[in-house]
Amino acid sequence: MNPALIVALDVPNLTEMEKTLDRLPDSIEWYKVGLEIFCAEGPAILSPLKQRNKKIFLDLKLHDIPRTVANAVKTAANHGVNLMTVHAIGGRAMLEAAAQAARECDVPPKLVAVTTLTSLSQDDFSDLGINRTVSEQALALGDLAIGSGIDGLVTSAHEAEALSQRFPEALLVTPGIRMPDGDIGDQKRVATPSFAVQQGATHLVVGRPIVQAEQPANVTAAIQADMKNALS
Ligand SMILES: O=c1ccn([C@@H]2O[C@H](COP(=O)(O)O)[C@@H](O)[C@H]2O)c(=O)[nH]1
Repeated sequence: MNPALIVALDVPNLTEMEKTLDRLPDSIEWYKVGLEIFCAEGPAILSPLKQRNKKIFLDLKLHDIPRTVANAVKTAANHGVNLMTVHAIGGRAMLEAAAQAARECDVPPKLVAVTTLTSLSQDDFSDLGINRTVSEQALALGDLAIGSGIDGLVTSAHEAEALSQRFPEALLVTPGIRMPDGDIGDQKRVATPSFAVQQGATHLVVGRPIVQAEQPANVTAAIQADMKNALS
């Protein structure tokens, strides 16, 4: 499977989302709906993407008691979501409930568990009381999530190689993607598209570098070319 580019639709409302979609090439198959636009527009925001035959990654990073998360997974699946996030730190019972709920759906969405947000670095771990390295944490939470029946992991590209070796069947979704000269903003663990592909990422998430670009189609083409380079 060739790795997929997912564009994160981090825009404030439906009008801005439609403008963004109109400026991007049809070759983009996947879009990510996150907290910003979902809180603004609710599940209705998914319809225009379905109408354009796009695959939907609903990134709400579910983290709650098992029953609440399981019911949210089922409700989202009814809206035609293809991929969703849960937080691995929700624990085994929550992850198992989410995986079971997905399996019970008529069209089961794939679930991916966030290991460590790409906006965190090793320096943040002491504040959180975590005594592992970022890589150790990714592997430990990977064991927990994949062992609980979750389909894949969200991680930075820097942990992807170790995770792809440990979980060769898992989806590996990597945000924090930047071209070499790109502004990293609030991200801390960033990598280029080609590096992410080389490390075994199956899905690369890109938001601001595309959505806020003056020429989003050109930036998309450059990112797609860099991904392809890594495969050749
Ligand atoms: O660890 C994570 C998990 C999710 N994200 C999401 O990905 C995009 C990245 O946006 P950029 O503008 O390319 O930085 C954003 O929607 C995050 O919510 C992440 O960055 N890191």
